[in-house]
Parts: sequence; C-alpha cells; structure tokens
Amino acid sequence: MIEARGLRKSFGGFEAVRGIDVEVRRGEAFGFLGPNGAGKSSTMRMVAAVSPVTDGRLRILGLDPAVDGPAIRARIGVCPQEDTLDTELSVRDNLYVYGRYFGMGRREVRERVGELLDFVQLTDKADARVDDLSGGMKRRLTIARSLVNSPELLLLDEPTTGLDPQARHVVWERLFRLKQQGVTLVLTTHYMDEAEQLTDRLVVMDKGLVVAEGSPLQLIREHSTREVAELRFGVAEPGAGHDRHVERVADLAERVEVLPDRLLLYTADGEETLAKVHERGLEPVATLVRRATLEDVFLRLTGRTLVD
Ligand SMILES: Nc1ncnc2c1ncn2[C@@H]1O[C@H](COP(=O)(O)OP(=O)(O)OP(=O)(O)O)[C@@H](O)[C@H]1O
Repeated sequence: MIEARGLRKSFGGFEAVRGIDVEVRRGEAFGFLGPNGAGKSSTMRMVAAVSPVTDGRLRILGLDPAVDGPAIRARIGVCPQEDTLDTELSVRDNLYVYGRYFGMGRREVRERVGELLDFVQLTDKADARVDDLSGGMKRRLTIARSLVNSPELLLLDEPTTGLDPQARHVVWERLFRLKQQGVTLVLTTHYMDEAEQLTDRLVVMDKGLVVAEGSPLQLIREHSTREVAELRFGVAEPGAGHDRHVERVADLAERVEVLPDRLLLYTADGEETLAKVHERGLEPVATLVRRATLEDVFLRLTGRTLVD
C-alpha cells in the first residue's frame, strides 16, 4: 500500500525526515510512534500526497504522488491531527458536503452519510452544530468524514490526542472495526498504549529517522526485559535526585534507568526484584511492578521518554 525508500523532507535548510524506509502491506494496521517533532506528520503529509517529497522514492497504492496526486487522494482517507470540520454546518452536512466534493451523487451521498453516522455512533447528533459536540464526537465525525469515499487506505495523524480515556477507547474500538473490514490503517501517535493496542507493526521514529521496526511484541522482546519494577523515593533533600539510589539496586536488575521522578529496574521478575529491594532496607514511598511497554523500548533506544 505504501513503499518509501530513503524518503526525505526538508523545510528550507531543516531536515524533518532524514531518509526513511517504510513498507505498509494491505490490511495491516501500521504505526509511526515517536515524540513531538520526530517527523511523523511530515511523513504522513507526503503519504497523503499533499506535501511534495524532497528526496527518495515514495509509492502509494503503487502510484507516484508527484504524478498521480489526485488519483491517490481519491482512494485514501485522511484524518488530520486538528479537527478541520466546518463549524457553520450541521454534523450531517459536514459529511454531505465532503461526499459531494468527491463527486458522489446526491442519493449515494445521503445513503453513505447515514451509514457513516451510524458507524461512528452520531446518528442522534445528525442535526447538531459541530460546536456543540464533545471532543470525542468531533474526532469521530472527522473519522467519518475521512471514510466518505470508502478508502482502501486510511491515514490518521494522532487520532486520539487530546481526548479523555473513555473517548479514546471509543475511537480505538471504531478503528479496530475498520481494520476488521479490511481497511489498511496507518497512524501516527506518541502514545505507546495506542501503538500497542492498534498496530500490527510499527516504526519508532526519532529526530527524522526510524530507530526500530517490528510488531509491538517483537520490539519489547528485543529491547527490554519482560517486567519493570518502578521505585519512587521521597524527595528528602533538595537537589537529591533518584540517581542517589542507583548504586544500591544496580546489581538487582539487568538495567536501571533513572528518571527525574523514579527509578526503573528492568528484570524478568519484578516482584522478586522488589522483595530484594526491601531486603536491603530501602524504603521507596511508592512501587509498581508492570510488564514492559513500548515506552521502555523508546527509552532504551533514545534515552528519553515519549511524552515529556
Ligand atoms: N511547514 C514547516 N516548516 C518548517 N518546519 C516544519 C514544518 N512542518 C514541520 N516542521 C518541523 O519539522 C519537524 C518535524 O515535525 P512533524 O510535525 O513532522 O513532527 P511530528 O513527529 O509529527 O510531531 P507532532 O506530533 O508535533 O506533529 C519539527 O521540528 C517541525 O518544527
């Protein structure tokens, strides 16, 4: 569905995307995971055929965006990072106008709009003004709008940024349904849980480069232990960070990461490690044992956390 080789994007002298290779197969859910500024949106805009490629090779649905932009745009759906809904129009008319824009007949659009409102669970809001919708509803409407032309490939830039946990789950569930229906999903996110929930395969991006690629599970296996024990200590003396405890626990774990507010002990058995911490007379004010996530993968690869 997408093939990129040595893909680059520059803005003046600044290189936002610095030569990436990506392949997305039909029917899969593919993710670009990375912090703000990693180059995810710049990549997505090239894939959406709205931003010209600076260098490298890019094919979308086998077509070259420099030549076949309109043909590509007719067959894909794009859900941008910011909701760009028409606030003057009702919920229904936002979809209707978009469908007409794609050249669909009045009757065909009306039918499609009905289906889509149903799909994103907004049928009872059909006549509401966009301004009166919640953030989650607006996002679902934007997703519905991106589906008007029944795309084979749906691009979603940060689909749940800014939504509360419940609204995020509704969006995830709808996207999961689309995937079941055979739509290829490509999404960017800086939420590791979103990448883990939704994607079959992903690339981790940092500073314009791909730093890792694989399924969420593969990446976690490759770059982390199975479990993580988190320790928080009280901030007793000013200026005394969590690093002052490292020496006393370093030999208990395969790897220790020091964050400003906690220590992460990478280990096969978190509970066992925690017991040893207590045996040594250390008294963290809070502890947590959890399985490793893509956040740990990112930390390992870049030395930074995904969300600052
Ligand atoms: N039109 C532009 N002109 C100049 N610089 C840009 C432009 N668009 C993006 N950039 C820069 O390119 C870099 C990558 O931005 P991009 O939006 O692709 O990152 P991102 O990973 O999608 O992050 P975000 O989640 O913040 O959108 C950033 O440093 C950004 O400031």
